[in-house]
Amino acid sequence: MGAFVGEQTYLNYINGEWVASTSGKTIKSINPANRNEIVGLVQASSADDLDQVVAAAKAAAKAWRKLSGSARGDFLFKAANILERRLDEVAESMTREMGKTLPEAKGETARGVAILRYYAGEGMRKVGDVIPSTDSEALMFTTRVPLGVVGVISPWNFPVAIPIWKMAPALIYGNTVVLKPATETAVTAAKIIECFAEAGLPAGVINLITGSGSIIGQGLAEHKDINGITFTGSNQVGKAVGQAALARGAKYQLEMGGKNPVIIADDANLDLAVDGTISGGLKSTGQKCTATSRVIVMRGVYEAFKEKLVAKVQDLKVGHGLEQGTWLGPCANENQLNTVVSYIAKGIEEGAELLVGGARPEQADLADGFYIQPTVFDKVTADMTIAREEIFGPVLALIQVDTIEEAIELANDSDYGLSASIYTQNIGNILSFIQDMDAGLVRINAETAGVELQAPFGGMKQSSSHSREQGQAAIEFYTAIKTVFLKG
Ligand SMILES: NC(=O)C1=CN([C@@H]2O[C@H](COP(=O)(O)OP(=O)(O)OC[C@H]3O[C@@H](n4cnc5c(N)ncnc54)[C@H](O)[C@@H]3O)[C@@H](O)[C@H]2O)C=CC1
Ligand SMILES: O=C(O)CCC(=O)C(=O)O
Repeated sequence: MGAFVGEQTYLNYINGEWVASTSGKTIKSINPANRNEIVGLVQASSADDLDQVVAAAKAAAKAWRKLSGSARGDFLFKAANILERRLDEVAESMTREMGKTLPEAKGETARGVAILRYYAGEGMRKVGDVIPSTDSEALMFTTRVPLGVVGVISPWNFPVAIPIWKMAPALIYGNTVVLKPATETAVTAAKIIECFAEAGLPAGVINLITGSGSIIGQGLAEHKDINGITFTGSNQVGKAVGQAALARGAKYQLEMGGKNPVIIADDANLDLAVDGTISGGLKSTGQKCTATSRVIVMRGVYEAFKEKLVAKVQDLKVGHGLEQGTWLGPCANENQLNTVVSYIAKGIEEGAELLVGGARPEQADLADGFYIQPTVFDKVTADMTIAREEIFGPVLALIQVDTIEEAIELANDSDYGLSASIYTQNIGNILSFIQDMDAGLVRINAETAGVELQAPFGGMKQSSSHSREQGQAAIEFYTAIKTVFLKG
């Protein structure tokens, strides 16, 4: 049996079987481009289901960790090939569930395939160091061991890439996994898990449980048999997850918000800067933790930059993500739309000047979707709510400054520190930015969004739990170091 039964109903995957929740209840995953279209019904799982899924993952942990890294890698290579074969179908499911355009969804699914292959290869790489002992007859070295069972709580904005960049390293380093995806994208998550199931991973090594954040998400964070928990999502929930894990001594990793700045210097290539600001701020309808939100522009180029930016934003086509030519899909859910609308209202109320957008599109064929026009505000000041809080929508706030020093100071005036970029040709500006910008990802003459799977990713300040995901950095979370002292 596959993940899908009867009328669009998707099941949990527990101990190698697709099963319904003991609650007998399901939750709708709807299309944000048309609220009347149900993409699938997913299980509204209960605390009993959670106990079962964690028990299955725990029972499978010992045999899985005993396999060689290369044997575990073979399973990931197989899952990558299957996902690649199903790329179009998975991408379409993503677009229908959360609205991002089909080309973006395809790109993300291809990224999922690449992440799986990258971590499959990690199974053959070194996991420790030899360290000289003070005893000349001893051998001292480090090795690494898996944590045990890892709980993965994932959001809806990257329905393929985020679960995979958490599950693939967890698995390759010898952990078993329980995935709890966001309900908005739980159908896409079921399709990913089908790829692992088809790849033949032993029963219990990878598991899927869907349901509410407060029952299943929080339940995972609090479960005594979950040894590590990795989360991406909102700041508020992330902190609660971290606190629950800390309270029982489990390891945790949190990736949360951003309020990412781009600085446009006087000597910037303005066309490049405009394109990078639009792509970084508005792609995926602004729903990336790395999205550009604050646009800090030096006085000398302010008017010219603004004019070019507004001209291009006005022409962006809002529409259904599956339709060719659409540049910007809907917000992923109604709450998200309401949040964006309320931030736009707040911006106006606090005195920012609306340059473009700011309203829901008027076309009749978009009336049933969670659409909002791409929006640009002028005359934003650092104390305004739209310059301080994460909006997670297609809203850009323009702020004028006189010097690079002022720009970097303003860029750092935030509770967050995930990503930041600067457009400039001046090496002095670039060096100051690299040194002084408090962000986990700093990009020069490139947009704030778009992380590379082989490089560490994570934020400073309140953007993350100060850990890093992806690339070889992932080993730090998914394993514990053991120092071995050996003497004959
Ligand atoms: N950093 C990022 O990539 C993301 C940031 N966000 C931010 O969060 C805001 C709200 O979006 P939401 O979807 O409501 O995010 P959220 O933080 O509520 O959801 C993320 C994940 O956490 C789960 N969850 C919810 N409540 C939980 C709880 N009490 N304990 C454990 N897990 C729980 C959800 O089911 C989902 O799987 C957005 O407007 C945006 O600002 C949202 C998604 C991704
Ligand atoms: O910019 C990217 O590619 C990744 C963004 C991300 O990790 C997120 O929005 O959660």
